[in-house]
Amino acid sequence: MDSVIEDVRVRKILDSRGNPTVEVDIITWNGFGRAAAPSGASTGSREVVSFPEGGVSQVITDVEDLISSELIGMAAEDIEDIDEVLKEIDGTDNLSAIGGNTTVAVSMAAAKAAAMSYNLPLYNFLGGNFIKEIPYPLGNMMNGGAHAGSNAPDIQEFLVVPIGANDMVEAVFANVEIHKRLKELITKKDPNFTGGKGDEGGWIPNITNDQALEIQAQACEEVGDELGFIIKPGLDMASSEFWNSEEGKYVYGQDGIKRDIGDQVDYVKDLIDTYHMFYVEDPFDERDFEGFAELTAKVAKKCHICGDDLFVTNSELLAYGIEEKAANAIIIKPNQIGTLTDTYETVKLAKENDIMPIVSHRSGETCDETIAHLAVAFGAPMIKTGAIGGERIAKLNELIRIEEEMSNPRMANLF
Ligand SMILES: O=C(O)[C@@H](CO)OP(=O)(O)O
Ligand SMILES: [Mg+2]
Repeated sequence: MDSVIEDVRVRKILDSRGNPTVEVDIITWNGFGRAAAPSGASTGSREVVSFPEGGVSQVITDVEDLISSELIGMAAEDIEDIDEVLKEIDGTDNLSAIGGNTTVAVSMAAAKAAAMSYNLPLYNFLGGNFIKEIPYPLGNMMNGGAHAGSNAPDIQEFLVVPIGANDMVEAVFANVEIHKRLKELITKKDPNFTGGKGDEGGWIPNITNDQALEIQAQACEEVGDELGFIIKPGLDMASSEFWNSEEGKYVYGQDGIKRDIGDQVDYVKDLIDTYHMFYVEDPFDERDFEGFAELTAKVAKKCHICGDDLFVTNSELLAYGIEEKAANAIIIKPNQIGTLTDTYETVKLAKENDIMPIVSHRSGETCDETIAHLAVAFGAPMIKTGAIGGERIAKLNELIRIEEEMSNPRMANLF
């Protein structure tokens, strides 16, 4: 066993919103792994708890020693055993004692240390040698909702995916071309636009949802024509954020419109038809499996209906969603469930049931590049990780390097 753990170090670092998060180093006798945990703003209510009550500081004062005393001497490659030990140390169902962000950073750092101990890149160590597919980048172009200020659209994320790109370099540069084009198109609608950006680097326009949808589609067409391949629009509606359970309505504050569940089904279906949406995430509240199922039945052939807050990377919720035929795609965020083992469990279940797994960043990120490797190792056809900004390009540029390193890489199959 080359990967025996000799030391575990936990430190407090900054995330992209300026909030504290944890970074973990795991040292083996001939390897080293470092990973940091991200944080969400529009979190699902059934995610594991990010940090114990005392926050990151408590992790440093109380938890670091507990973890290192258990992990030192274990093999970093025994990821399942490490994850089990972390859950035992925590002892709760939702990781609230030591925090899911703590466990996920340890879990990912251990996997990276194991990979280095065997002199392999992480994607190869976890995924094996037959892994050849590069995920398409689902890039964030404009921000609203919880990732922006007031006056922005209610829809949280206006996304694009360059489904016709031939390689990763072509794909990421197509996305930034759209990002640039959108700045021009926003300025035409709002001459006072200052170029402000949201948490994930998308523009924050002071325009209505409909206006944003229009220019998103226009930018995809124009840039797609110029580059000579198809770029499709997508959305993360993050609908739980504007669902009013007392009224039983989705409240679109920017447009001054309220929609009940039936109206919401019709509205989203209409958006998919009108704008040829390739992807719609969380079109309903996180508890509304029925609304999801109704929409999925209507549009699954042409659009990926994806559950993020709905499933929170939890295999039990996904199993229920499969029974209910709620969605045909799932967002995979390791810190929603707290360990790599549980993340993989959910990915496996998704793939066995033809549900597309999409590995994703959080709105609060660090320059950690681990999810780029996870997306490749898990065979995820898409990765959602922004388009610009240091903490976003850390993942995209890593995918460019991975593609260069592979012997016969090919873009993933999206259909
Ligand atoms: O809703 C989402 O999908 C994410 C990332 O884009 O946001 P957050 O990390 O705030 O949950
Ligand atoms: Mg989401």
